[in-house]
Amino acid sequence: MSNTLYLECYSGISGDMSVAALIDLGVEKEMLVKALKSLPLDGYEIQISRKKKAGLDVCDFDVVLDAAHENHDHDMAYLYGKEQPEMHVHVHQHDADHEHMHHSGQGENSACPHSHEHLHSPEDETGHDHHEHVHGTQDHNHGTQDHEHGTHAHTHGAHDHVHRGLADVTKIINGSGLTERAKNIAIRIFTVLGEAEAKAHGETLESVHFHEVGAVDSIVDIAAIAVCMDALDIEDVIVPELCEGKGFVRCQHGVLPVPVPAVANIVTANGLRLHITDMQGEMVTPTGAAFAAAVKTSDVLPEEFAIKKIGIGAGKREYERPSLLRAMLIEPIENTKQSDADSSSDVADYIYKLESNIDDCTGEMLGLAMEKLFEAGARDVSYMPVFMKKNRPAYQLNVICSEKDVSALEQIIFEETTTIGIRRVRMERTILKREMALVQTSFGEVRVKVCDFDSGTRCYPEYESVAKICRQRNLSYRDVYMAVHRECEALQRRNV
Ligand SMILES: O=C([S-])c1cc(C(=O)S)c[n+]([C@@H]2O[C@H](COP(=O)(O)O)[C@@H](O)[C@H]2O)c1
Ligand code: NI
Repeated sequence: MSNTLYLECYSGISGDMSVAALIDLGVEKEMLVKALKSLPLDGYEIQISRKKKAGLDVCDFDVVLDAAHENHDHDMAYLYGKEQPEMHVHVHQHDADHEHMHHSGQGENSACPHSHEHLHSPEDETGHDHHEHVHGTQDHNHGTQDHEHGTHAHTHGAHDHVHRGLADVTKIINGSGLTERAKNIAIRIFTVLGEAEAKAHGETLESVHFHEVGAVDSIVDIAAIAVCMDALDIEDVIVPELCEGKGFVRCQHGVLPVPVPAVANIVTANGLRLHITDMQGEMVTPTGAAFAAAVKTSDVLPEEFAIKKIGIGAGKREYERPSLLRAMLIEPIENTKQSDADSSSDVADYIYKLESNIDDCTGEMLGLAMEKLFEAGARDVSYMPVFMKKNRPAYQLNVICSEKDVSALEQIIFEETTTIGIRRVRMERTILKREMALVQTSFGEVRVKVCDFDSGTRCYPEYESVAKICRQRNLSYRDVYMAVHRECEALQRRNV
C-alpha cells in the first residue's frame, strides 16, 4: 500500500532541505545517484552527508557546482547585500559544522567530520550556465534567441549562464532514465514554478525563462525530490502550513520582498497556507513551495496517527530558527475507542456542545474561526442564522467536541470571535458501533465505515477515499460512491 507523507515546514522549505529529508526517510543512495547521473547535465557533483544542526543528527544534500557553474545561494552576505553583487566575489559561508572532505580531508570545522557520497559529472558541458548571477537591480530583457540546447545563454563579464524555459527543462527530464512516475512529479513541480514565474514577470508558461531554478543545481534538486517520492511510494502528502520569514532577500532580480513573488504566487494559485513568523529572511524558496504545491493532497493531519519513519533535512542558511525540514511517513489511526467499549450494537457515549450567539463579528472572522476549530479537533462546527435581542440578526455558533478538546476550543472561540461568553453542555448520545475497513473494490482499495445495526450491517464509503478516486480518474462522486457501495454489499452477502 502507498505511503502518506507529512511535511512539517516550521522552518520553511527549500529544494535541498526537501531532498535531504526524503533521503533520510530511507531512500537508497546508490539508486538516487544512478538516477541523477542519467540526467543530460554536467558540471556538478552530489554530496549526501550527515551533519549536526541545532545539535541534531540530520541529513544534508548538496549539489556542488564546478568553478564555471559556481553558486552563491548559500552565501548569506550575498543574499542580504553585505557585499556588492556586481563584484562576484565567491565567498562561502558554510554552516559551521559542514566540511568538504573530498577536497582537503579537512573542513572548516574539523571537530565534526562526516563522510560524503559523490557523483562526479563528466567533462564540463558545452553550454555555459551559472546558477546564481546578479544583474544588479536593473531589469533585463532576455529576448527570444535560442542558443545551445535551445536555451537562452548570455554573458556578464567573465560569467556565462543559461536561462532555461519549461520546454528546455522538460526535455532534460524526459531525456533522463528516471521512471515515468518520477518524470511526471518533476515536470509537475516545474510547471507550478513556471506558472508562478510567468505571473510574476508578465509572461506566459511558454515564453517564461527560469532564472535560478532553471540552473543545474535546481534541476538536480527537483529531479532528486521526484526520484525519492517515487522510491518511497508516496501518494498522499499532508502540508498543514509553510512557515516563512520576513524582510528582503537578494537574488538575480535584485532585492525582493519575502515571501518572494514566485513563492507568493505559488501559495495563491495552489491554496497553500502561509504562516509569516518573526524570523528575518527567506525560509520558503520557490523550489520548496513548488514541491509542496505539486504533491499536496491535504492540509489536515488525521486526529491520531502513528509515525512509521522520520526524516530530517538540513537547509544551508543560518537563521535564528534552524533551517530544518522534518518529513514523516504516517499512518492514520481510526478512533475505535467508543466501539470497543461496548459489545452491543449501539453505544452510550458523551459529547460536548459549545454554543454562542454572536451579533458583532464579520463573516471573515467567523470563517477563520471555523477553520481553526476544525484544525484543533472539533468534530463539527456550524453557524445558524438567528434573530436575537434588540432584533439583531446574528449567528449561533455550535461546536461539537470531545471532553479533552473543550478548553482548547473555547480558547479559540474567545480569540477568534467577538463573543464574551460560551454556553457548554455535556450531552448523552447514542452512536452505532462502527469500524473502519479497507475494502478491495474494482477501483482499488477504498476506506469504508462499517456500522452494526440491529437489522444488519451498513457500509458508508469514506468521503476522502472516494473523492481521491474521482480526482484520479475524472469520475463523478455519485457514480464511484454507488459502485463502491454496491460492491461492499455484495461482499457482505457473500460473507454472511
Ligand atoms: O528562479 C526562480 S523561479 C526564482 C524566482 C524568484 C521570484 O520570486 S520571481 C526568486 N528566486 C530566488 O532565487 C533563489 C533560489 O531559489 P530556489 O528555489 O532555486 O532555491 C531564492 O532566493 C529565490 O527567492 C528564484
Ligand atoms: Ni523571477
